[in-house]
Amino acid sequence: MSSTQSNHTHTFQPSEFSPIRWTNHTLELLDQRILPLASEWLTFTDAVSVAAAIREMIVRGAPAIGITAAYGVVLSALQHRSSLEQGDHQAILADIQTLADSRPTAINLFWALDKMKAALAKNSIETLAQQAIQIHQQDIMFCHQIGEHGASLLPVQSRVYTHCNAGALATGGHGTALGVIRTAFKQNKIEHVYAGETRPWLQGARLTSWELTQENIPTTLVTEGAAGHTMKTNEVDWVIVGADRITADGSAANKIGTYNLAILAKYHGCKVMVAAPSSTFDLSIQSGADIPIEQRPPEEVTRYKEHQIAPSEVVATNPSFDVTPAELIDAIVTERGVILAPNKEKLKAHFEA
Ligand SMILES: CSC[C@@H](O)[C@@H](O)C(=O)COP(=O)(O)O
Repeated sequence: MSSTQSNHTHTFQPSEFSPIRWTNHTLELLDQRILPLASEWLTFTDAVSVAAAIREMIVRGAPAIGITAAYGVVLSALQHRSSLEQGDHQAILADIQTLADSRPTAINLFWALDKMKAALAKNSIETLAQQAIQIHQQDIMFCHQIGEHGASLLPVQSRVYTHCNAGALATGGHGTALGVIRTAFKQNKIEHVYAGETRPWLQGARLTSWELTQENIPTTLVTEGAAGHTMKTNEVDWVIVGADRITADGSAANKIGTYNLAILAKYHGCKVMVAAPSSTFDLSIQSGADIPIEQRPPEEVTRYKEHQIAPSEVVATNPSFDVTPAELIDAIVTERGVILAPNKEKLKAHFEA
């Protein structure tokens, strides 16, 4: 594991790139709305602003949202220190609710908040900060393990297609799907990466292609509609994506468009890998149909930033995620290892082992 921790809980700066920094009891987030054209760190000192940052996509990606919310709880505790020390959690619990209401689909958010709620019992800022740092640090370590397990499935000269951004920017660092690609690239197994642009936020165009080109990984940016053509003409071996929530039956919610890719992959004989840490699994939900799908504002579709691009009177829908059923997934990769041809029994066994 490659992250380091200072000997107190005021500051945690991982030794590798992370979009999240905890500095002198202050949260810093790299503003992902303006990357790659500008690189600006924003500072947060209260939980309500952190919830707004999650909602407004300053930080995004399932594990990164969870880590950020955990630090948000520490900020709340710092703001309500005297109540905390007297065992009064009311104000902090209200902030936890505000953080939980920021986005509905990524289970990592609720997983992290549950951990922070449990840590509240000690009535100590240091315990809460320690817990948030541990969530951050563990995510980086898990991404590296996912990278190793996922890379073991790839043949040499792999041509892979990825969607949205499941990179360092979406996690504590290193990434899940991009963690697999990064690790496989170091092992000389990656010939080429196709990055889908990912409407409407363009995480693929703005973030994934930025991460990959920075490391000189051969990358081609692909429009959403060119995915089938790309698979047909470029011999894509694997579609590799992250996830926001995986249910007990192996269904995976991920960025809208992932389901389309999985169907295209089946037709074209490409394999599909979903890479995610255990914090992305919601084994309390039996079927993908029960995953809450975030509906984002229609203006994100009818406009591009401040520019109107569709008639203002047109009705637009903006589901942010879709669900890929297990039968379209060849492998789910976690920090624990690989689940080939996932189903309910295999998932159960994977987590009970
Ligand atoms: C490792 S991140 C996996 C997913 O969170 C990612 O693919 C994704 O769908 C992110 O969606 P976003 O809306 O940008 O938060």
